[in-house]
Amino acid sequence: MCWAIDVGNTHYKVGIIKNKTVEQVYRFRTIREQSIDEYYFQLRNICREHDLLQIPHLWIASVVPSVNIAFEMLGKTKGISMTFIDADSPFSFTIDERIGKKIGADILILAEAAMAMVNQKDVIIVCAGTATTVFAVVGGILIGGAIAPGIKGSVESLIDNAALLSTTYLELPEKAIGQTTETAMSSGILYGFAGLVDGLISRMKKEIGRDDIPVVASGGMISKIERASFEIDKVYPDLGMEGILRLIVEGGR
Ligand SMILES: Nc1ncnc2c1ncn2[C@@H]1O[C@H](COP(=O)(O)OP(=O)(O)O)[C@@H](O)[C@H]1O
Ligand SMILES: CC(C)(COP(=O)(O)O)[C@@H](O)C(=O)NCCC(=O)O
Repeated sequence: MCWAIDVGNTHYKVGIIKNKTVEQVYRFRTIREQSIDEYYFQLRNICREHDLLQIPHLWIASVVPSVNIAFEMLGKTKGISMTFIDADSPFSFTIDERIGKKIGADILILAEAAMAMVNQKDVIIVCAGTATTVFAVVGGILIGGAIAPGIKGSVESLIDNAALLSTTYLELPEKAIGQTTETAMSSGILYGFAGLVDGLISRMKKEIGRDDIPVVASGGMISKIERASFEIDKVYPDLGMEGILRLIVEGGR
């Protein structure tokens, strides 16, 4: 037994890995100033749920350096063993040397899972989380991608800057032409982000020279734009977790 921890900028997810599958995923807010004790008690609560006496080995893919520091301290003070996933981990793809090692661990684990899901060496991966990312693996090489603002952050910024707009429940309207402020906002944001993602994908397909490259997607906000996208082939809600699992089980290349 071990746990997979996917630390994003909004949430960190703890996946319980048992019998080579992700049995359950818990979501916690990523709070940069959260104390080591708070992390400890969150993890201890999961232990209690699963009748475990101690926190098992942790596999951590994080894009939040302050969380890494907290986990490292946790390891030292509480004797918890852990492995941090980074560009040197044994993935089943290689990373284009021009990218170097400065690439988010979240992108790496998504790429690992995405290649396995499509069973191909070519795949485009979309993630709608704090940021909206679109990355490409071609011939088993992670060649790069695009980082755009996230859906939630964009909505918050719009509301903060437009005096008459307020928080709206975002639901995909039937038509792009909204006739109330709420449906117009939902349209602009959801069809707008779907268009952003589709536009990036079609440009990437042209650059790669392969129109039928499979496109998989994930991220906490993906369910909001999935139906509005013409380019996304399949959504896997826990793709990041699957990527960590593959790394643990297969040990990569
Ligand atoms: N089960 C859930 N509980 C709370 N928020 C969720 C859940 N599923 C999706 N979300 C949404 O997902 C967003 C975070 O997406 P996520 O992919 O986890 O981002 P990140 O990896 O950048 O932390 C949140 O803004 C939240 O609105
Ligand atoms: C693009 C991201 C912000 C996406 O983060 P997320 O939406 O998953 O929280 C993250 O992958 C990142 O911080 N990348 C940059 C990595 C670096 O320059 O080291």
